[in-house]
Amino acid sequence: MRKKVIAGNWKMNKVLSEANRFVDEVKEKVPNSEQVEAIVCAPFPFLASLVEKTKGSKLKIAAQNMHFENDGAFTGEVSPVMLKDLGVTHVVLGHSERREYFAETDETVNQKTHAAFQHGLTPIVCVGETLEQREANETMGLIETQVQKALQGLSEEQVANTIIAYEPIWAIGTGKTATSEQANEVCTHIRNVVRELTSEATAEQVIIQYGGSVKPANVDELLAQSDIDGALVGGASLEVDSFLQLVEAGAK
Ligand SMILES: O=C[C@H](O)COP(=O)(O)O
Repeated sequence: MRKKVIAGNWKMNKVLSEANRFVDEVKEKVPNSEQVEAIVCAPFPFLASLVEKTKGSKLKIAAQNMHFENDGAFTGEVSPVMLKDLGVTHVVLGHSERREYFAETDETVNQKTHAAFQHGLTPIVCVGETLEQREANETMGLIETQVQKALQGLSEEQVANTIIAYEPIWAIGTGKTATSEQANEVCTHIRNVVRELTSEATAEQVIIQYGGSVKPANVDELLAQSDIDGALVGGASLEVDSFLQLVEAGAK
């Protein structure tokens, strides 16, 4: 059985003292279960401190983005080498906010996914459609293209170790969750795309998260779906109690 992966994406929120307090509290309470993995995706300035605080605990620390080059003249950017050196374990790539506001493309997401594996970081690759695309019946084709392009050129083992997050853009931060059936339908499609690209065994192994207004009230139903292996959570990951409730739901 696949484990559940609950990742809290803080986006551009909190200051260092709040981040430290959150992690001090949460790290003691993450269930000691092989069934669930808990990750906090924090802004760059907090990463060193949070990694230090979580050493020896079950809570993992992720970055929310990175450049694909190891180093060089890229003012304002952060490299995979830097993240790995800090002890970060995961990195979110291609979040729809990065695609919309920072010109992230399927090609750069693919370059970053390769760079993550080269440096031993686990990528959490985000895909998802807009409301207009859903209403025009383009969801399945678009998701297929995004997944294929993100995974292009990866080895089968790397694909198996990629976390794919399905986040319908119309459900992010809007309070409009996709129904669990809608979410699962797309997650099943993603697993089928992975199966076509690789093999049955890899498709069965790959972790597929749902993201978009996940909260304690709807997480159980979402996680009960056949192809939803966790959640990428924005708003409800900012408070200790709700984040822990989500992680506990993953351990059930
Ligand atoms: O990365 C997380 C997603 O964008 C979901 O955000 P949300 O839970 O606030 O809707």
